[in-house]
Amino acid sequence: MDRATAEVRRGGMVVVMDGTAPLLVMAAEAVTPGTLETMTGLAADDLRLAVTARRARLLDLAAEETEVAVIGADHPLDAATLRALAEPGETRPKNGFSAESRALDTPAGAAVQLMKIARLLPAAVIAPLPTEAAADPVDWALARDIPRVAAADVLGYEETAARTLMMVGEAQVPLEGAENARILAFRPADGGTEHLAILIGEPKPDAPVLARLHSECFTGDLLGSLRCDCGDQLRGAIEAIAKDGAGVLLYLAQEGRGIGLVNKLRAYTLQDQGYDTIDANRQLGFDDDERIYAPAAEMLRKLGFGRVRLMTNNPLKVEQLARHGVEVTERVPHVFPSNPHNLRYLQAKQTRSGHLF
Ligand SMILES: Nc1nc2c(ncn2[C@@H]2O[C@H](COP(=O)(O)OP(=O)(O)OP(=O)(O)O)[C@@H](O)[C@H]2O)c(=O)[nH]1
Ligand SMILES: [Zn+2]
Repeated sequence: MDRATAEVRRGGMVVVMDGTAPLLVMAAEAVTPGTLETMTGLAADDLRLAVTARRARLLDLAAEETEVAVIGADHPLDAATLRALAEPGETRPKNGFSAESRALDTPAGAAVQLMKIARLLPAAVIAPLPTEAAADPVDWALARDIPRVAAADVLGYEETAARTLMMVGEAQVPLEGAENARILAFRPADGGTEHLAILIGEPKPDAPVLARLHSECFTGDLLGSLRCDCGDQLRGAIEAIAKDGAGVLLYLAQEGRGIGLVNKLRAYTLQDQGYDTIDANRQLGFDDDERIYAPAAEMLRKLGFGRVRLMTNNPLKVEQLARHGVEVTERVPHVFPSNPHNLRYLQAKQTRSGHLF
């Protein structure tokens, strides 16, 4: 998985296997005329573009019940066209395009999911392997130094990474407002992205623990961006936990509600054009919220905290923690004053995502 995500991020090809119809896959946002030519030379058929149902609907190319749409054209798809289909802007292509539906658990579905895991736009250029590769696709790909990945491994990646989280390092780090603090780092077995737990005081596992799940926000947490409320929520949570005596803050590597920093910047540009935070995600082809809470639940379990008093305004966090086996005995509101730059964002959270303010 690690090699496959690195390869698509740098514009290279990978083979997504599923035992029947393996696919050659490239990231739509990284294609160049040169890489398209290479892929066309290898592929058994025309190149097509796999996108999420959300993106396909904006392009007027989604059938009912689509999970993943595979877009083809009656002319070769060049780099500029592929990028235009993947990126917001010029929606609704002219004539000559059509789409077929695929289920999520197909190589095309896995190709789109691979892009999300690589924190790229969720659009993948795909093509069938040549007939000569059918007998032994692994050997064929090996001979060309193309990384291979199983569709099932891509689709199960996030859950697997969460299940295999291990504490790999820890240290005492006195924080402003919470001098008795320890940072514990958790790493998945495949060496992927690490999440952190910040233990404040000495929380007792036998009583419900005051807990905050904080999704990483480079702009808000580090730069003090006024577009969101993350900086206030982060520092506010540390102070509130210290004041209460003890608790835990999980700092989760889920920047931009799981779409990554680069896609969040793209979403901000769309918001400057008038979309709200939810519609901006959808324009990019993402769901409203791409986070999963399996890593958070696993970390809490490993720390021995089966019951929490959760500091959040987001009912989804409460529901998802419970679904992953952590009992939320109480929701503790975590609201901070708005400013002129984040007012619309906070209103959208309330009216569209059901945040409780
Ligand atoms: N995609 C996207 N992400 C954003 C935007 N603004 C902030 N974020 C991200 O949203 C996340 C906010 O996370 P949290 O504060 O943990 O969660 P929440 O859903 O707001 O719920 P609370 O627990 O009530 O704060 C961070 O990862 C931010 O980077 C935006 O406009 N678009
Ligand atoms: Zn933020």
